[in-house]
Amino acid sequence: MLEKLKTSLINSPMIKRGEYNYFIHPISDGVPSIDPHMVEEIAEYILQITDIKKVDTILTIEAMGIPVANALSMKTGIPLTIVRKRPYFLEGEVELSQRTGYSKGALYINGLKKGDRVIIVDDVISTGGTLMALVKALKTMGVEILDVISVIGRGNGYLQLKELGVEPKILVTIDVSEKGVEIKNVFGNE
Ligand SMILES: O=P(O)(O)OC[C@H]1O[C@H](OP(=O)(O)OP(=O)(O)O)[C@H](O)[C@@H]1O
Ligand code: HPA
Repeated sequence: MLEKLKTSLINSPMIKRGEYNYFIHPISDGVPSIDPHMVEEIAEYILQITDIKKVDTILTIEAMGIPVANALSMKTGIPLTIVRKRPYFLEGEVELSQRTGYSKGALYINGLKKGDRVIIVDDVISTGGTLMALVKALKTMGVEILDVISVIGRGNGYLQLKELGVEPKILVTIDVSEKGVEIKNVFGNE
């Protein structure tokens, strides 16, 4: 189960971004190259754990949510919507603030309306800052969130989402220390 993902995570290098232990992995960084078989493995797994039939659009966040979300879109024929890091000034554009463990900036939602049913797919959840801001904005817009799926999870940041009534599905939970990456859990194995 998710063997390619788990093996590659264990072998991920780690760098410091300030105080933050940042692991480098193809799915979260595009570095080194992304193995399409690993993306396929992840997309297949996600399709087993979410009710894709009800979904109007697969929602992801620039940049590194895109490879997996796009694979899901290609496999299902369901459109892909990307939350961008730059504005387009279109009518109805919604701006939100993103803060991670090592960066902050703005995100912009376009192309969604009240009543749309989405799943959110992202590569990593860490502090939870990005998904908290996105989920809050979508709720204000009246967008229905059917599932929140993160390929990789680290730390307790995901717990904050429960306060918003969202229980993210995290495929592989890891611990990142000075020594490197350790696998803590695989979704479905709890
Ligand atoms: O839970 P958090 O602490 O908010 O971290 C998770 C976010 O960090 C990464 O995005 P980043 O802004 O680094 O952009 P990238 O996808 O362009 O690398 C990742 O893709 C998530 O969106
Ligand atoms: O440690 C990390 N590595 C890659 N992407 C990330 N997004 C949040 N934390 C990380």
